Amino acid sequence: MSKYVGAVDQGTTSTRFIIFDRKGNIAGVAQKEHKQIYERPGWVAHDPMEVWHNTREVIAGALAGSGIFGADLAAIGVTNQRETVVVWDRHTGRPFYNAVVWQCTRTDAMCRKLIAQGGQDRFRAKTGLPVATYFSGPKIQWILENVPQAKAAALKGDALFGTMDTWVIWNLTGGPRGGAHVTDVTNASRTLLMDINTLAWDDEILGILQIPPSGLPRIVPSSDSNAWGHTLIDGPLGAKVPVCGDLGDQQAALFGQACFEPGEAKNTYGTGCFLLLNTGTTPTMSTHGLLTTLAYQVGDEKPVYALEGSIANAGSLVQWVRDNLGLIKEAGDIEALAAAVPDNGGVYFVPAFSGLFAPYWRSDARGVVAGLTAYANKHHVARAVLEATAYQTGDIVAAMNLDSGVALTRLKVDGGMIENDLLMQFQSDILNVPVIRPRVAETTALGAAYAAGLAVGYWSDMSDLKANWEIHGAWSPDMARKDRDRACAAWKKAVERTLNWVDQ
Ligand SMILES: Nc1ncnc2c1ncn2[C@@H]1O[C@H](COP(=O)(O)OP(=O)(O)O)[C@@H](O)[C@H]1O
Ligand SMILES: O=P(O)(O)OC[C@H](O)CO
Repeated sequence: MSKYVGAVDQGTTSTRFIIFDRKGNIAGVAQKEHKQIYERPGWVAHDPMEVWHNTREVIAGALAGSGIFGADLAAIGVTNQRETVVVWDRHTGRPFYNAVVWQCTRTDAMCRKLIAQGGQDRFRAKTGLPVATYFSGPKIQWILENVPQAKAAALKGDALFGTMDTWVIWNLTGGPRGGAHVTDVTNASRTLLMDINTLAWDDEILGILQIPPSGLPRIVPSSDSNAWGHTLIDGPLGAKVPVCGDLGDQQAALFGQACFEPGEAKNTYGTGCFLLLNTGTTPTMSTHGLLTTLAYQVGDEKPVYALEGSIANAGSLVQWVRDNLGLIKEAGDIEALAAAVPDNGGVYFVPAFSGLFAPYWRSDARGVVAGLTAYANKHHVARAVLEATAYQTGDIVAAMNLDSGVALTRLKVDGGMIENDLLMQFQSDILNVPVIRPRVAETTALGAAYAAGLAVGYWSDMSDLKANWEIHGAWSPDMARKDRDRACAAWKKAVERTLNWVDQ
């Protein structure tokens, strides 16, 4: 019986490979960052070959560092930054262009045209999503319209399209030598191309965006006992291991946090911030600016849906304070800077660097620091920076309550920013519910490992996974209602100041 399960976590800034045991403990890990390519303001790209080489390296590194052999792994799962797309040559495996990243706004004009023709919610009933630069479909369309070789290959059926899960799985399972061309339902639900009711690509939308279906991957369950392919003996694992788990990273975190019951939610605090609420086996449509998305599908069971609130800038604002203002040396230093004052001194920071995501979806918004007086200092600004993440999360929770009727009783949290006690306490104060941190905080990779391990019987069912989830820390609300109401009202005024900034 194999002793471990492995997961590739292909994120926005880095790629990790983590090896888990049956309890969900980490037995081996390696991580490598890749370049962020900024060709123009608002554009973000990655080099897909660099990402694939890093994937190979971290797999080999985690195995070597832990003394575990590829043959000791029962299965491999993949999780990934969602919406980011690659278009490549099925014969050579060479990408025709850089990966266009989820944060990239290069499709702004295309999206505005789509909105002008049919409204921002023209595809919402089918896809659960508004038209926005965030999603994959227009990014594929952009590559096909702007890279002549990609277009020519697509017309001949020689081009393959995919999100990062698809790119990694195809390469892991052989690439041009018969690699599996698949994506799971959660990743497909972020493309603006899949009908979330039928779980099939939608011909009408493909026609409007002029995307040839021949290049699209097969849509599969997130955990699939029919493995899509195997790693190669001459690959980084040095063994034939089934690849049978695939989830977008935010859905993987929901799975890794064992949010299997309707009404359970998690928030992941990383570069951005993503709050997902399990809403059960029928999609809940949002009328308050949230996304309806696939949460997961296990084998041939009914798919489970989620409502999602996506925040574009959370930890990235802390990085900005570090890199662009030079107020801190490391992200973690922000806590001491902020803790030097008892409150924000009336300062509010809305990081609408490339517009606002949920629940506003305003590409014309830009960042503001509001409420400045001569009294304010760098400590108040640092506090406002941390509070921005908590307030944005508060906006999402309020929208979720209106859309689903669910009043959260607690929030499970994960991601890099949860190291910050001041932020987590403030989050609990603003939401007025306990905020809970699990024992294994690497929930994203864990979720993908769970999906793969379930598929091969390494874990027998979801109750095994639930049993692994344990509380490691908690923050309880400690703010008077009138203070919370006053603070949230000031935040709302600051958000209004960001709107209508860019002339469109
Ligand atoms: N102690 C901290 N306080 C505030 N922000 C932090 C802290 N530690 C890390 N961060 C922020 O968290 C982010 C990294 O978290 P991570 O979950 O690794 O993100 P991602 O998976 O999106 O790359 C960075 O943007 C960083 O600025
Ligand atoms: O790679 P992360 O953790 O920044 O996550 C990115 C999200 O999946 C974007 O939707």
